Amino acid sequence: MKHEPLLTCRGLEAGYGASQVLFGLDFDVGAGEVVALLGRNGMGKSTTIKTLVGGLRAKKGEIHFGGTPIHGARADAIARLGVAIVPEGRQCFPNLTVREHLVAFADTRNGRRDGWTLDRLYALFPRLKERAGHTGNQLSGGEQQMLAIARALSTNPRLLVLDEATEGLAPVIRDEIWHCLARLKADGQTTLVVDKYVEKLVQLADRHLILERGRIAWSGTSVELDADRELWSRYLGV
Ligand SMILES: Nc1ncnc2c1ncn2[C@@H]1O[C@H](COP(=O)(O)OP(=O)(O)OP(=O)(O)O)[C@@H](O)[C@H]1O
Repeated sequence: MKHEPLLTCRGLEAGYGASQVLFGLDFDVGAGEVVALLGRNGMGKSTTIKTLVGGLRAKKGEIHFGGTPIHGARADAIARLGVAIVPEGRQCFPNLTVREHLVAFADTRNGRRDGWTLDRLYALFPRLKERAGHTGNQLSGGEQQMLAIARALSTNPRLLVLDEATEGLAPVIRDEIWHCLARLKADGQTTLVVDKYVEKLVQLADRHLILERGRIAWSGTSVELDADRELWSRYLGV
């Protein structure tokens, strides 16, 4: 299927002060696609995501989302356009209940009438329904991660961005998260995902971008990545 790009990134350069981290990234994410951003530690994955969501200003280059230029836009404006991030480290509010997290940010920004209601979020994450009255600081790491994903979905994002969403979780919880991401994909959710579990990403994602020192060293489909284990050892250390 040919996807219209929802997100386009051209010549993107970014960094911290004098230290440049991204050196001219070109990539697209099509509507309905799941794209994985891969690479060893420190290659610029989180920096790419921070720049996309407005947490870090691009030094050069252009980012368009749904045709709107967002390089230079503020994080809240980018969120309102329909980009939701599940950040590294979950960042739940310790004193808000699960239910409060899910209603406080709810939005219908993509205009879909079949969007994420509280009931649909609870159906996707039954554990959150069981914990509806618990506060953020009473949740396990896995529950906090599910809540972070559910909270992002409650805004009905056009693009869901996940940064290391399975980091530090028990294997059984990780599998629940992968299962949930597969369901979201089947539902047509456009997703950009950073994670280190390449085996899982090959099953989930449509396409992959491999970052090497702030440049895209390789891009291709899951079939291509699965077939070329040389890439795995050269760029991913697996
Ligand atoms: N806030 C910061 N200030 C200065 N340098 C930073 C900052 N955050 C990251 N860096 C540097 O930018 C480079 C890219 O880091 P980035 O976090 O984007 O990598 P990554 O591919 O996401 O790796 P990881 O999996 O370790 O998070 C690294 O050299 C890192 O040390």
